[in-house]
Amino acid sequence: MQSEIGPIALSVSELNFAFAGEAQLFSGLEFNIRKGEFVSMLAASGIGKTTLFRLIAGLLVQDAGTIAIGANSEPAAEAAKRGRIGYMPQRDCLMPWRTVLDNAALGLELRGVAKRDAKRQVLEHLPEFGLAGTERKYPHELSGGMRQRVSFLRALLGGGELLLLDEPFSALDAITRISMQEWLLQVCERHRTTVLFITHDVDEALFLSDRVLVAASSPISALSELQVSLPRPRSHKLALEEPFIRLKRQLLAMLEQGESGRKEGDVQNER
Ligand SMILES: Nc1ncnc2c1ncn2[C@@H]1O[C@H](COP(=O)(O)OP(=O)(O)OP(=O)(O)O)[C@@H](O)[C@H]1O
Repeated sequence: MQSEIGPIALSVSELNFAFAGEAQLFSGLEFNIRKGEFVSMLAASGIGKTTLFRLIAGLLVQDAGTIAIGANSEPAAEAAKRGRIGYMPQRDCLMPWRTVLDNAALGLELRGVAKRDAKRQVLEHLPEFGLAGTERKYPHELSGGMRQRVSFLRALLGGGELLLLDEPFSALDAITRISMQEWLLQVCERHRTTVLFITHDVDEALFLSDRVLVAASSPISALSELQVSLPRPRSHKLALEEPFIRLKRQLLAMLEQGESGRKEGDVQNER
């Protein structure tokens, strides 16, 4: 995927945000993602990762700063309305009363695609997503991995330029998770998707990403960054090899630094 890296897909600049009456979550945050990149974000729980996604997806409004999409720097809230951003929240959020077909078509319908065309597009994609023959099933009839794939298909079809994936595999068992990670990489490479991915799992971040961003302090004002220059296509055997292990050591050191920085910040805040 790194060979596909091109112009800016997402640009966050001078971002400030706090929920009303709560502590600041972002203070002057800056970062960019380039077209075709797979970027993961690792940080402690509760630091504001999901909030950042909700800001990018236009579901919350920042107090200051800009969030812009694509080379034309369209404000993210506008870009989201026009279907340029696909957002897959932590829980799959499938509608229990809608079939697989109707759930997956929703993203396209919200973009104004006629129902019939939306369903045709979904049907074309089902085999690639390991969902052939499930179009008439309801979410409660699917496994956890299948539900995540329907949710991912909805996000992929619903938002062409930037996909925001919030811990999509956290609820899955280890074996399903590994096969979903390999599958996700294949789909993203085929569709040349730009992805911003939240995870708590260091191996997952390294296995999937071109770059890993680490939030080192709260409020988040800067992200430290690790380039993951491992060859593609990748298989899980990579995790046993020296270059992967070296990167893992680096990443763990970055996380530890962030953790001690945060603890110092907490002590200062308490004084
Ligand atoms: N609607 C809200 N109103 C007030 N505070 C909120 C709201 N949503 C989230 N928060 C708070 O904002 C902080 C950041 O939450 P957020 O969900 O973005 O963290 P996170 O880094 O994604 O956590 P996790 O990794 O556990 O999912 C938390 O302290 C949370 O309690």
